[in-house]
Amino acid sequence: MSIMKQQQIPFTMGYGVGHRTYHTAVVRGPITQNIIPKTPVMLDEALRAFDDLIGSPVEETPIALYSAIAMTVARVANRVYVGTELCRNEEFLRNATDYAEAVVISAEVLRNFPEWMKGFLVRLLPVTSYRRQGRRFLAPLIQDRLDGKLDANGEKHKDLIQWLIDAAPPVEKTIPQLAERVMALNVASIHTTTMTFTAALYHLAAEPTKYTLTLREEVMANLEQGEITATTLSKLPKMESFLRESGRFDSSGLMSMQRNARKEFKFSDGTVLPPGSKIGSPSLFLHRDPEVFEDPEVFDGLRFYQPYSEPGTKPKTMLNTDVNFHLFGHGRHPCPGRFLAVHEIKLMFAILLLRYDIRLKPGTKPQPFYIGTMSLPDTKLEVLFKARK
Ligand code: HEM
Repeated sequence: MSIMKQQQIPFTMGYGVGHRTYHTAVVRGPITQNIIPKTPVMLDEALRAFDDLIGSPVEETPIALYSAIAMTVARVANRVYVGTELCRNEEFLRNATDYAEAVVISAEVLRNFPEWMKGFLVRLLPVTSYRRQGRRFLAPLIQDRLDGKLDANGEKHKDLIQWLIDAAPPVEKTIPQLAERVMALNVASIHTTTMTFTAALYHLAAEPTKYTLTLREEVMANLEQGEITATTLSKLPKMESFLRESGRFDSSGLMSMQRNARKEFKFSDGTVLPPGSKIGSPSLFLHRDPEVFEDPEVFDGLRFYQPYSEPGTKPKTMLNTDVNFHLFGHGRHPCPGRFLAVHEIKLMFAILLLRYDIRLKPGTKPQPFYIGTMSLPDTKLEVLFKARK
């Protein structure tokens, strides 16, 4: 599979992560199964993060959106992965977010060298020191678990470290290997979720009068005893539409789902890929196909909206991959973390709608940028936040 090659995973994230991919089963299994039970702690962490990062500005105040969301996503995900102590440790979070960037950059460098040199070279790149740092933070927690330490109720811990230990083959049940795996799942989670959510928020900030009230009212109508719960998040068809539309509109790289043909491959229509060929899906064209989408170049937040009460309808959400929606891939190996990612995004979105009015600074607009085949959202833009009374 090409993501291995593209990110040079055995070198940048560790041999085990590259060659023994049991973490995918952990994402599909315990991580996904625990999304609903973990919603209250995710909510608690997101509220605390927004208190710390945005606060309650009485006047409109500029906030660097990408970094505020990245830090919140890192906190919320790590509350589930490693618990309260580390998820609020700024140094650990900074290291985890910087590690993700270092993986991409190191992969760019390593791809230019022959295989036999990469193991040596990678030791000189920052990615190795980020990984070592991550291990330093995680080692005491992992050691406790390997020693069989239980939680305050005398039960097995319910977090990523424990789920990994339960699923790991014997050779992987060591501190360095487990730490590598936690760090790798941070790489898979943080910037992906941040980019996706930030892109959606820019649309809200660009057209606040069009969308804020309607999305806010939907959340308010579904609160339970004044609180956002997992049930609230399951009843937001307008928000679902808005997020799917942003996934369609903004996930506009030239090539997603990249694959390498290791041997000759024949498609059912007779097309043959010779060994060594690279292919990918042209998401920009699929997501903006005028045969499929009316006015594809226009962002229409309610494009996919259908009330859940309409009989016989099952509106497509961000979670439904299809031929013209490749944000999470499509086919046999769609992203297994998408259920967690979308839940986190909806949770953060609901909180922000209830707490703040958000708009672009007059005269500014996000400038997406492009690296190779990837399209990335603006990571520097400041957006105006004002606390609601
Ligand atoms: C909005 C956020 C996310 C986006 C847009 C995203 C997107 C993707 C894409 C496009 C793929 C490759 C699919 C393919 O090539 O067919 C992928 C794979 C993967 N993602 Fe995500 N992802 C996100 C969040 C997450 C999270 C939160 C996790 C972990 C909890 C995660 C774990 C993974 C893993 C383990 C794979 C590799 C799966 C395999 O090899 O079969 N992702 N993701």
